[in-house]
Amino acid sequence: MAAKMAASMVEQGEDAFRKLFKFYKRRNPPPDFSEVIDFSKKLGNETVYTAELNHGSVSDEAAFRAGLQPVKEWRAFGLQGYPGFIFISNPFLPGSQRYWVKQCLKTYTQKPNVCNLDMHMSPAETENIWEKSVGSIRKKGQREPRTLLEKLRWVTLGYHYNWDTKNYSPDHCTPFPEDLHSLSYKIAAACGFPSFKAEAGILNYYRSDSSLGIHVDESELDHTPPLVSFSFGQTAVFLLGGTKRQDAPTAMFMRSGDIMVMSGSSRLLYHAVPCIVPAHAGHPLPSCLDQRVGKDEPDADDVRTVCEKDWEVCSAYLKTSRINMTVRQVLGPGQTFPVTHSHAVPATEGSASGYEEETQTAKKRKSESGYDLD
Ligand SMILES: O=C(O)CCC(=O)C(=O)O
Ligand SMILES: [Fe+2]
Repeated sequence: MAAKMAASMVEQGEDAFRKLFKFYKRRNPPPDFSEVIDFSKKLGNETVYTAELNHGSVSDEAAFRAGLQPVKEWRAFGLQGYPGFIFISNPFLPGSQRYWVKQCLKTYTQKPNVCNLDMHMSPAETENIWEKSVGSIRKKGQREPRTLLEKLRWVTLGYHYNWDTKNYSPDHCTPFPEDLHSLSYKIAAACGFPSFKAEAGILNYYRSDSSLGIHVDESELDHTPPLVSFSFGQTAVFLLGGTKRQDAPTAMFMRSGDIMVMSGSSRLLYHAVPCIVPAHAGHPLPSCLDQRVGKDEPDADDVRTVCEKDWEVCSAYLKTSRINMTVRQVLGPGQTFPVTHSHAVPATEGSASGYEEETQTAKKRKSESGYDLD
């Protein structure tokens, strides 16, 4: 019944994206997820096809060092009607997602990276977010005040995205993490982009009631390189739309370990995350996160084990959260930022930015919470 409703809303055409976004965002009663593509299952769906990857571009050893299975083992898919869109269903080795989760919570939250808490707190207050939160997360009682980790909504890396002007600046750039560059580079190479350079990253931290508004990622100066997106923790519904904001989107689950590559004509498509899917009672964490790195792996150091003490905090956090990392190349080969004058009005002011019209207050809130990530 509800699935029929989803279909008929799309047929009406008029702002089909907004309607489906609301449909999946609804909580009571919960939406019918039966039309959502699930790449983790055997697919008999005519809109999904197997994507060919470049097996020779990443050696098995290089994949192993990033905590990935050999490329020939990856389950990668394309979607009919979305050329350049590639969905890789959890290619991580058992246990190795833990490393990336720990990086997002413990390492990438450190200075000089920037986070939403910096918008209204002093640098001293937002230093060591992990250390300031772990005690309370470990012994979480109902009435404890929310920790900084629980208030975290976004972190930016490399060229720091400016949520107000909606652009990047050469004046606000810090070193991009080497390990994440290496991981993203391998994914991009396997998808046919061997010269990908990770220059900017936006990490989004979702609580169980968070959503991410309809938008296009167009602030990067060159749109030829792909956008590489990684998900960890709770499952989300991801909506992939068209080149127009109203175009009806396709809904798919993004589960822990899944990777999405938006390239070619899919690079500039509208997309959104309307909801985090409630976890199954009794199984608060996806089973792939329960796995530890196999003891008989030849070189355990390289697959980056996370100590049990750290994992205890990460797993408590992830029981009600999802983390997404999107990695972007900002400049094309040899490209530089255009020269701007300090008195000039920012180029994006008043332009079609891909985001909804905002009031000043909403804008302020967005700079604190990301792309309408509430
Ligand atoms: O959380 C996601 O899956 C999407 C994130 C996203 O679209 C973005 O950061 O631009
Ligand atoms: Fe995006």
